[in-house]
Amino acid sequence: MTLSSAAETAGAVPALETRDLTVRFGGHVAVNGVGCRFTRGTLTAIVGPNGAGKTTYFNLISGQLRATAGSVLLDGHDLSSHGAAGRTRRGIGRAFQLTNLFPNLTVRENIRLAVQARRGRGFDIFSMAAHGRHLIQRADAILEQVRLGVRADDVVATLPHGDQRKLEVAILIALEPRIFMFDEPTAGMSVDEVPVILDLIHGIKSDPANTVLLVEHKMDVVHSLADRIIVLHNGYLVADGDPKEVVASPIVQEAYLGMGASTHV
Ligand SMILES: Nc1ncnc2c1ncn2[C@@H]1O[C@H](COP(=O)(O)OP(=O)(O)OP(=O)(O)O)[C@@H](O)[C@H]1O
Repeated sequence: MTLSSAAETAGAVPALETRDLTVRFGGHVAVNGVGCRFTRGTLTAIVGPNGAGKTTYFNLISGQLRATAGSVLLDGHDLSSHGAAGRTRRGIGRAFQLTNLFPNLTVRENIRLAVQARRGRGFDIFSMAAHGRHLIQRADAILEQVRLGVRADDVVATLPHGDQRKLEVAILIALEPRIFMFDEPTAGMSVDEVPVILDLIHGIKSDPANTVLLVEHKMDVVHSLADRIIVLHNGYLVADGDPKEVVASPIVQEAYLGMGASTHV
């Protein structure tokens, strides 16, 4: 039994669900009727050959793209009427590849802004000083968590690529989402930087309140983190279940081998 079907059997409302999710670009259906339930406390890896629809599926969930048909539900609530900003406020957090960083500010300033964006609303003038201290402490704790303390005062534009990727994770943590979405989080990182990111994602998924979705080509990364794999191919969800079983399944071998990408598996 897959993790998702176990949750269904128990009748639990999944943290996140897509129902018949579909998007067309002209005559091309990039994501085609994808139904999937994501359970709290689990990490699901989304894999598939190039052009399978993985990033498009992410864009539909996070609201960067509007679906042609189908829906996305967060804790059972339909998000169709909410765009990307509204979904972020409701707890869908996505690590963007360098696009949500302020390059001319320091690492610490970037994290403080994210903490402020999440926690800074609604405080009154009398509690401002204490609240401000609290925000700074929270930002400093995240700095240490992502091991960027030594870079705190560096301007983001001057950071090596790997540290910028860590900062993206820091900003995601600061936004305190319930759904964490990572799209190839170790892309472009050197071999010695990868374990830090994997540790961070592992820490995030260890919190039973969190639900993690990971798009990843590197199967060693997938195997080290995933509780479950779903496979997209030509926009369809073609396999779903335990990582070892899914990778060994004929349909997955065919999907990859058919695209000449056997080395991924
Ligand atoms: N905005 C768009 N307009 C037209 N076609 C698009 C658009 N976005 C994606 N596509 C097409 O949809 C299909 C799925 O693309 P997508 O980027 O989601 O694949 P992917 O699985 O993430 O691939 P990769 O692993 O290479 O990143 C591709 O054929 C792509 O060309």
